[in-house]
Amino acid sequence: MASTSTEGVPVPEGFVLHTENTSHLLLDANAAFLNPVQEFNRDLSVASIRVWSEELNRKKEEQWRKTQEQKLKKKAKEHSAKRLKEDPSGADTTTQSKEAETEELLAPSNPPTYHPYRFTLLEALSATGLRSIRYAKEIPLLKQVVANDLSPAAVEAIHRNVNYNGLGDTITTAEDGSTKVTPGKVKINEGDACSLMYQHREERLRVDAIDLDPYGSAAPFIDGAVQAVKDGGLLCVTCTDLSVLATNNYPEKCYSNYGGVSLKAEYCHEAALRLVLHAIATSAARYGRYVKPLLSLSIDFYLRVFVQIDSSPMEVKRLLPKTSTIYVCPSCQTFYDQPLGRVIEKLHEKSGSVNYLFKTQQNVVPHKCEECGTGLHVAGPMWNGPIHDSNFVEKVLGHLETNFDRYGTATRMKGMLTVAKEELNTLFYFTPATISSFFHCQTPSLDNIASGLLNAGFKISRSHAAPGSLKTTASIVDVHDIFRGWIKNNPVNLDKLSINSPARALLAKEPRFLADFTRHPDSVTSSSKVKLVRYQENPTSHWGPGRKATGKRKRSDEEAAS
Ligand SMILES: C[S@@+](CC[C@H](N)C(=O)[O-])C[C@H]1O[C@@H](n2cnc3c(N)ncnc32)[C@H](O)[C@@H]1O
Ligand SMILES: [Zn+2]
Repeated sequence: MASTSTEGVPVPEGFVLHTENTSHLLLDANAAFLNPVQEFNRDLSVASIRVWSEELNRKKEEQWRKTQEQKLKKKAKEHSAKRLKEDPSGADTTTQSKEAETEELLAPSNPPTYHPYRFTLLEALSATGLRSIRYAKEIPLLKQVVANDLSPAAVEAIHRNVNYNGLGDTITTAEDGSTKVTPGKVKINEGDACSLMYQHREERLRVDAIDLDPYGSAAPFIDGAVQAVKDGGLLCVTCTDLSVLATNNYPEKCYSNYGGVSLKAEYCHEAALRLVLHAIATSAARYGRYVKPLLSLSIDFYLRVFVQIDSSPMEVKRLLPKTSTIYVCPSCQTFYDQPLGRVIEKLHEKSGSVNYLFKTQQNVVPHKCEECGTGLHVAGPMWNGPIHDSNFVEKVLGHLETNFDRYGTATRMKGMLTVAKEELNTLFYFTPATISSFFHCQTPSLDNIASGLLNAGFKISRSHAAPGSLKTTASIVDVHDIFRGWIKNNPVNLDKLSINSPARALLAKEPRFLADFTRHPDSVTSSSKVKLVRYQENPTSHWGPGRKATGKRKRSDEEAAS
């Protein structure tokens, strides 16, 4: 028997209703298409795209007002010139009426109105259509979203769900019997994501935003996506292949997918984000385009990045110094950052303009780890620039503050975004527990290490990518010196260390300064009070990356509904 949804719309026989936020899904045996744990990803995406679209509209409105002002000024100028030509002495009109005429031209009593910019979005891999449906319902400035999938079974599900949510095309019949189709907010397409995006390469056919949320790697879709987004547009990318991106088990695969080699260290999740940003930035650069990361998060079993894309030959050149190879010590995880190039700014005395020269970079990396003497492993190249835009993150947080009830995962969103907003723009993070394991010492508290770094004049922040982690402007050698200072008061029992242990080499070095662990007032920031939830709580049977849909009905309808 058909049951009834919360809104009174009957649920057809053989389906179960799944509700996420504003949107309802009719699930059948293809429930594998839906990963409820990705609600956080979808919530975050709704909020980020909404804020980005409002910002885009604000910029468009600002530009529109400027253009209007210029147009009015031009009109008033032309009007005065015409009058002067017709009546050079100005004898036949009073000064007052002349002024009123010009005033009316400059500030018309019936001024043109600005129509908010409504944007287009392409969801290249849509599965059930849930994401597109939520975007259509929850982002006011969205004009149209294209929900695309390769699988006929998925497209069937998208049709069902779009109609169930009242977002399909509406057909009206006129008195003369003719029919008119009004397109719904969600346009459905069955096809290959890349083919579809390549159809939008031409400048006039580009879309404002693209969402890539595949199973596994987004790498095959990046080239199409960076070309199909308008200037000032947004690209949202999920990658779930962390076994490739955040371990060094498959360096060859990481290199062929992302053009960089992954690394094995506790900061592997930030490196994974930087590898994905590298792949997007280098793909975009091929077409004279550059990326500005707005928000890049490592969450549960996946990564999600939001980048803005624009065209600029000069910014494309700047990608070289924003790219680094990283050398990692496999024993103590000390890393050395080797940028691929540098930029020299030269002021042209006469014109006052600045010339930029791009040069190769000298090798800054020693042959072996200077901390423990172990040979180094090569990782990257990867993006070394900022991974978030703190102004953007602040705006998303502001939106969340006033719309807290709209998001099922609002508390987690607030935590992640608060930490991301404050994150220092430095490479990588560490946790006191891991560094202590290399020194074989007692683990100091986060506050102790934070205070030690702050008292030595360095800045600190947390990293969203690991609970209990710190980022700092200090080098890893400075961090080690803080630990050496800690060990002076909390000695390590050397008897337990083998003669070849890298810990002996770490402990043998004298610190270059004596750490001061007096509690520093800034050791507790708003983000350090956040209890990061690295993994979403209450994992369900759908926990983890989804599996590929086969399009075949694997279970009976009764089983699916149970
Ligand atoms: C992880 S699911 C998408 C989940 C969805 N974005 C959401 O938030 O619920 C990935 C989808 O990509 C589709 N897919 C895989 N390869 C594709 C391709 N080359 N073109 C279009 N769709 C593809 C699969 O059929 C599957 O439905
Ligand atoms: Zn080392």
